[in-house]
Amino acid sequence: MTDDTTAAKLGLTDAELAVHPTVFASGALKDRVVVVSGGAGGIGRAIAWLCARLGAHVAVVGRNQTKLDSLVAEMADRDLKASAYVTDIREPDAVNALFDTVWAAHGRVDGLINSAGGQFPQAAIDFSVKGWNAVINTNLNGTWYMMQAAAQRWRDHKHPGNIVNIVVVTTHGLHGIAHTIAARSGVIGLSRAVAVEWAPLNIRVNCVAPGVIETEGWNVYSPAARAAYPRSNPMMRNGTTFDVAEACVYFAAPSGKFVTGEMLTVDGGGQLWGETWTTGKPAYFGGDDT
Ligand SMILES: CCC/C=C/C(=O)SCCNC(=O)CCNC(=O)[C@H](O)C(C)(C)COP(=O)([O-])OP(=O)([O-])OC[C@H]1O[C@@H](n2cnc3c(N)ncnc32)[C@H](O)[C@@H]1OP(=O)([O-])[O-]
Ligand SMILES: NC(=O)C1=CN([C@@H]2O[C@H](COP(=O)(O)OP(=O)(O)OC[C@H]3O[C@@H](n4cnc5c(N)ncnc54)[C@H](OP(=O)(O)O)[C@@H]3O)[C@@H](O)[C@H]2O)C=CC1
Repeated sequence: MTDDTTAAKLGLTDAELAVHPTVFASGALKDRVVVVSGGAGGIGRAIAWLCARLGAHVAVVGRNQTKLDSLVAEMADRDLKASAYVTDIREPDAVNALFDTVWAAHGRVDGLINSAGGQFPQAAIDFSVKGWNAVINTNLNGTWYMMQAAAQRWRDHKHPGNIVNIVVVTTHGLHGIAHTIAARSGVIGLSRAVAVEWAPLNIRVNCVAPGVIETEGWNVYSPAARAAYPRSNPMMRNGTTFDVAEACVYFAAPSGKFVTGEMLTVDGGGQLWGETWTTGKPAYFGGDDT
């Protein structure tokens, strides 16, 4: 649990995201409309910047109007196209209204990148029912409502589409957030299942699993836990939000046109070596619980 309530400034800034070098050609997403949930957060913000820089109109989604508006204004200052939509992804009616509104505004939606999500660190044995439900509702149910609402409109409009779900690494070395491992395992299974069911609709569905990526979302973790995160992978460092954004765009752009039901792990090799203890490493495993 966080032992310091002072929020640290973490991750790349808008000024950095606006000019960060990219391997993608400008125009790679020209005239596409991409919905990015959690678009004013750390990873979602990098995704939004990159998609807009590549020519897309980005519909950024979150619960905080001020945060969304400020991002859209930053992008407009650089002649990039974005609009803000306040929606709680846990509310299916609101999610359906969101997609109707974006379709009405633009006449199309081409991609959905689900970056809204999160959890809090706690020993699983102590989870409350409310805490468990908050994490499952956000990360599994909310992601599903977004996926289904997007897909139903692609089916009805006979329009191709693609979905990228940001998950977490569920296979190795991520401790203290078992509720999210459960929720994201659900998203991964769901994505593989509908990748097949929705192939006849020309809809692709893929996942990106980031490792340790410095963002303000990390403020739920203690400074001591965060300080140890570079030991989660053999590169011995944290990744950046741009690393994740480029992985998402690989799937969302024509580069991913023959890829569906896949998972791209962006963790510096953390599945092979390293461990992340969000609640401190227990003495049992050679740590000091910090
Ligand atoms: C590097 C590591 C890998 C991954 C990194 C990332 O993903 S980082 C980036 C990702 N970003 C983030 O992770 C962003 C930060 N995370 C969040 O905003 C939330 O964890 C959320 C995603 C569940 C939001 O759900 P929400 O809007 O519903 O939030 P709410 O605040 O209203 O809480 C609901 C209930 O949950 C319970 N509960 C909550 N906190 C704690 C706790 N510390 N202790 C114990 N329990 C806790 C509690 O029961 C609470 O109800 P109560 O008892 O207060 O009435
Ligand atoms: N950073 C990391 O190291 C890693 C992150 N991830 C995952 O990547 C995703 C993005 O993480 P990151 O950018 O770091 O986290 P942030 O907390 O910075 O961003 C998450 C965003 O999701 C939005 N959000 C949360 N709940 C809802 C909701 N119910 N409805 C709509 N929007 C919501 C938040 O906006 P608002 O509160 O304004 O609604 C916030 O902007 C998350 O799923 C995270 O768990 C996975 C592995 C590692």
